[in-house]
Amino acid sequence: MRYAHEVGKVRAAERALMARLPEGALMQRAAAGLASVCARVLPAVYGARVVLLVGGGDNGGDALYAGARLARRGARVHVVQAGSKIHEAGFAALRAAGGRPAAGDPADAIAGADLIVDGLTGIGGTGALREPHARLAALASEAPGLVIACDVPSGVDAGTGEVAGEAVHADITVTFGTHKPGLLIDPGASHCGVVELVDIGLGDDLPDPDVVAARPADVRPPEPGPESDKYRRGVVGVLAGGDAYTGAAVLSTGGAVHGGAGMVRFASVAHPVELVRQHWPEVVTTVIEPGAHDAKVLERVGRVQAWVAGPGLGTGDAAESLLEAVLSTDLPVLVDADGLTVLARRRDLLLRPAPTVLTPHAGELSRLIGAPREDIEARRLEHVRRAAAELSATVLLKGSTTLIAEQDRPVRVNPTGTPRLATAGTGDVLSGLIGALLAGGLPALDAAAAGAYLHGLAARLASAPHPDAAEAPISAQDVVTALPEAFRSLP
Ligand SMILES: NC(=O)C1=CN([C@@H]2O[C@H](COP(=O)(O)OP(=O)(O)OC[C@H]3O[C@@H](n4cnc5c(N)ncnc54)[C@H](O)[C@@H]3O)[C@@H](O)[C@H]2O)[C@@H](O)CC1
Ligand SMILES: [K+]
Repeated sequence: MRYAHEVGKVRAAERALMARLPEGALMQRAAAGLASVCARVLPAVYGARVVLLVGGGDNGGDALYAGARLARRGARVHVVQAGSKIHEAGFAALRAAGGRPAAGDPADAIAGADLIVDGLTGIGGTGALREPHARLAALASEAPGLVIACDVPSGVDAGTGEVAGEAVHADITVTFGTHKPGLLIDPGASHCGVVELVDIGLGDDLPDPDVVAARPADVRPPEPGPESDKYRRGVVGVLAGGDAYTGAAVLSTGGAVHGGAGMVRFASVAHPVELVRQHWPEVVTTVIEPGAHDAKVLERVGRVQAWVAGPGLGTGDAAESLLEAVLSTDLPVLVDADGLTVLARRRDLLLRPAPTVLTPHAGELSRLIGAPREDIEARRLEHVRRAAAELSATVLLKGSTTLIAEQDRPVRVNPTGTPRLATAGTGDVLSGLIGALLAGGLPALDAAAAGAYLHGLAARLASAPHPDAAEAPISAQDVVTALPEAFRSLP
C-alpha cells in the first residue's frame, strides 16, 4: 500500500523526530533525497542548467539545500525568489556552493532550464497561489525542461488534492516521510507526475494513515480452493433492469459473471431476463411478475451470498419495495444507480446490521447527503468520509479518482482507471463486479477497492492492450471483456 497522512500528522511526526535529531538534520535528509532524484534524471549534473523556484518557507529551504548539492557537483544553479522572505541558511549554503540569483526576467531563466525545482510551497501552502508564485508556477508548467516538485506541486492542497488556482504541473514529485493525500487524489494527483517517496525517518512517529492507495500486490480477489464448488465460491444475485432499461441489466450481470462468482442469479421483469439469458447463458434467471416486488420474490430467486440492486431498476414503487426487501436481508448488498435515487428518499432502509456498499457518482451522492454537486466535486475526500459516516455504509465515490470510505478506516484511493471510463454503462459493470467479490467473501471495503482497481485496469487494457498501443475509445462491454485479462495481470 502507499500510505498518506494528513498535514497535521506529518508536522507532529516531524516535530517528534526533530526533537531527537541535531538541528537541521531533517531538512538535510529531505534535500539529499531531492538532489539524488535530480541527479538521477539529468543526463549529466555537471553543466546542467538548474533553476530553483523558491518561496519563503521550509519548502524553499529544501530546494536551496538540494540546489547547493547539485552546484557542488558542477550544475549551474540559479534561484528565482518568490516574495521577500527566503530560507536564509539554505540561501547561504547555495551561494557558498556557487549558486546565484537568476538575472533578468525569470521567464527566460525558466524557459532555458534543463531542470526546474519547484520549492514555492509545500505542506504550508494554503488557498490559491498568490503572485508572483502563480505566474512562476505557470511558467514552470509550460517550460520545456523537467519539473521536479519538492514535497508537493505548489498550488496543490497537500491535505485534499484541491487546486484553487494556478498550480505546478510536475514531471516528478519528490515527497518526504510519507505521501500526502493531495498527491493521490485528483485534481492534485494529476499534477504530480511520478511520485517518489524519500524516507526521512518518520516511520515510528507516524500514526495510522488517513488515505491509502493499493499497489498491485495488495489486490487479492478471493481464490477458489481445490474443494470450491459453485456455492462456496459465492453466489451473487443481481436485481437490475426494467422494461425501460435493459442494457444496465446485461452489463451488471456481465461484471458479476467475469468477477469470479461461482454462480450468478438474475431477477427482473420478462424483457431484461430474456436479454440476459441471450448474453449470459450461464446465469440462472427468475422472472418477476409486474407488481410482485416483495420478500417472496427473493425467496423464488434462491440462495445467494450477496446482492446487487439498482442498475436500470427504475425509481418507482416497484423498485422501492424490491430494495426494501433486499435491504431487509442479513446479506451484503450493493446499491447503485436507480437504487441510490430511491435510497435518497428512503435513507431509513440503510439502518441494517449487514454491510451495505453504495457506489454513487457526485450527482447521486448529492441527492443522498443533500450537498451541492459542485461542493462534492471540489472536496471529494471530505464528502466521501461524511457520506460513509452519515449513511452507515461503505461509500465508493466515482470520479477521476475513485474514493472509497468506511467509517473509522483509512480512505482507499483507486490508482487505476482512465478518462475513457467515463462512458455510459461502465458503472453497471462495476456494480456486478463488486457484487461478485462480496459474494466471494471479501469484506465490503476490500471488495469495493478491489472491484474499482480491476475495473480501472480492465478499462486501461481494453483501451490500450499493450504498453505501446495508442489509447482507443472503449465501451462498457469492452470493459467486461477485458476483466479476465485484468485478473490475470495481478501479481
Ligand atoms: N518541518 C520539517 O522539519 C521539515 C519540513 N520540510 C519541508 O518543509 C515544508 C513545509 O514548510 P513550511 O511549513 O515552512 O511551509 P511551506 O514552505 O510549504 O509554505 C509556507 C510559505 O508559503 C507561503 N504561502 C502559503 N500559501 C501561499 C499561497 N497560496 N501563495 C503564495 N505563498 C503562500 C507562506 O507565506 C510561507 O512563506 C514541507 O513541505 C517540506 O518541503 C522538509 O524539509 C522535511 C523536514
Ligand atoms: K513545492
